[in-house]
Amino acid sequence: MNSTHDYSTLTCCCTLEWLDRNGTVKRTVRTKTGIVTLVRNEFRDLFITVASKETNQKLLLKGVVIHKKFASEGKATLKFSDLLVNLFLSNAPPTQLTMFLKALFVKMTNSLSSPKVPIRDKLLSVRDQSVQDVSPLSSKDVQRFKNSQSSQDDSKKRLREEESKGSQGSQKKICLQSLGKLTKEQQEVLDAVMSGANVFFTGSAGTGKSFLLQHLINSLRPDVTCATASTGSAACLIGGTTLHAFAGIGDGEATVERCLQLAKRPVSLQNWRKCKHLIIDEISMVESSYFQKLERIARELRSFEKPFGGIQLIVCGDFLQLPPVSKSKNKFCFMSEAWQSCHFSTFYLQEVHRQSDSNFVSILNSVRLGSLNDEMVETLRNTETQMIENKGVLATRLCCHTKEAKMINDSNLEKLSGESKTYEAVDEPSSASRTLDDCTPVESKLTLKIGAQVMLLKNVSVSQGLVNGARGVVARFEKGAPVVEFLCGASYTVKAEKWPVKTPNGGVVSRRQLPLRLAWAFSIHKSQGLTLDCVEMALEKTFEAGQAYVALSRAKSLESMRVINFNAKQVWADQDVLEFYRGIASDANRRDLMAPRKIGKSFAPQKKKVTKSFKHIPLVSIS
Ligand SMILES: Nc1ncnc2c1ncn2[C@@H]1O[C@H](COP(=O)(O)OP(=O)(O)OP(=O)(O)O)[C@@H](O)[C@H]1O
Ligand SMILES: [Mg+2]
Repeated sequence: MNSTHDYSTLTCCCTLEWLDRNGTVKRTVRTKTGIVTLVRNEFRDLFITVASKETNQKLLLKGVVIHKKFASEGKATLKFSDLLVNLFLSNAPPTQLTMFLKALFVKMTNSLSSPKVPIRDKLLSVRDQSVQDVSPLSSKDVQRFKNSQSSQDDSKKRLREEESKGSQGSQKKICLQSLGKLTKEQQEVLDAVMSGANVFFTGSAGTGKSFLLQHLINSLRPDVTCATASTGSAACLIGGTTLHAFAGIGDGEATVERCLQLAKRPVSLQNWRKCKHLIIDEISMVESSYFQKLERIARELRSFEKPFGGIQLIVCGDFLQLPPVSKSKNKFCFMSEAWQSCHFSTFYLQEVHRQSDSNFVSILNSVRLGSLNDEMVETLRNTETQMIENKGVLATRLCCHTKEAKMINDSNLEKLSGESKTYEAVDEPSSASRTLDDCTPVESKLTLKIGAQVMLLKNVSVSQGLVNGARGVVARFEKGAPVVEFLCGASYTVKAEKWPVKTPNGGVVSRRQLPLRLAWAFSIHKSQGLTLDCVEMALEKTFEAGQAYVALSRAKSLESMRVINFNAKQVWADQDVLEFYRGIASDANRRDLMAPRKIGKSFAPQKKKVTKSFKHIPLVSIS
């Protein structure tokens, strides 16, 4: 994708089918890398060309039906009913495909309202039959398209007539609103990724790291892009799988030789060989020795001596959030040789999107660095007596241990009188249940009663506030389905939703379940990556650096949370991580906003290597 947003060309897998009048396929041509381009001739007729080693076709865009239902998976079909040709596009970067289809649809619609050159003039023309690329989609094009869509003018009717031979789907308006827009700093990361560099981007909680990852995933070819995260819940948020499931070396505790044997099993071997872009979210929880082993395995299995066997690494996370589960002194993956060998282009996102109150953002940034002043401590303490409950929705308790959270949910559900209803997930295939337990946020069995505190786990209607993380309470059951009253004011009869999960070997397994989870309590570890509506926490039992920061930064505002028995000692940052971030800052020869600290320890970031790849000022606080 280039920065001028010229979406008139697409590279993807193309299958062309020529049909006879009865719809029987006469000939098929398939190409793995076809260049599909939107062009026009001197009479302004639109065509699609498909160019590859195997074929070179030019198809007139007339009587075309567009099936775009699976565009988000990189697939679409164009049916040229006048020419009796079908063009199947697959394995396209989803964002590019969506934008290509939009450009196609807008240009087609606009061309219908343009004056036509009479056929006689065309036949008599002495000009050659050359074509040229269409101009990139301009705001003028889009405005003209929107006008023609809203006013029921002739062009729209004619387009409908042209498309009426096709299915209902083709008549749907193509929505011109794309996914949420990237900010400038996020766009810079996307550009670096598209240039092929290994990229590490970091930033405090809520700076849109996972949001940006979703854009990156949609911009890369699906068949060679492996989207992973260090934990199942983080993987769910980006629609990927766990890094462990991808790598196929278990917990990585075995020797390199044994890990290699494990990774050579057919499924893992195939993953490693076909992967060109490896994405890892919540990198802070990936253990150094595990990362080191992955690098070695990738090189061996791909028989290529470049770091990670030439795979492009795109990693993100915040090392000042949860650390890896490890007792090792050098537990963070940035301490490994493998990390150094990747020569990451490093970016530091600074704009916080989760919270809008600048005072709260600056308190969170100080919590992140483990250095709160008295005023900040006081502000957090003052939240203890706040009433944040509303409309029957109680605050979600964030617990330091998973067991504690489970106990709170079970006992509160038990206490409710009234009939309980249990919803069993439908897993396809049923043998994938364990993977689906790990990689979807929904449980295989969900028990609810009237009065149960719940959280929504899907974006059902963003405009109504029915988004992932929205808090509510079960008000009643209607025809067996729970009706939930949400804090945002909406009442919603919850329907089962589907969670497709890509397996590392390219297949898809799925779970259908109600998008709800009991929400009296969550563990802090399970809440990582989430944005929560109404939270309460007691942080006395925190046992990891960054744990209190993760808990506090889930809240959207100071007014929507309550901290019980807060004490500045509950907040601390890992010194190695602070040093790592400080190292990046000084390497970049930029202003470092952290107070200098003297740390006597063996690890020192390899400054020269980081300097080379450094791209952004690593500010560690926000003014
Ligand atoms: N460019 C953007 N435009 C609109 N909303 C955004 C943008 N970037 C992020 N957001 C929103 O901000 C919120 C936080 O984003 P996200 O969860 O990606 O942050 P994060 O950096 O991954 O946080 P964490 O470190 O806690 O995992 C989300 O609701 C997300 O949709
Ligand atoms: Mg995230």
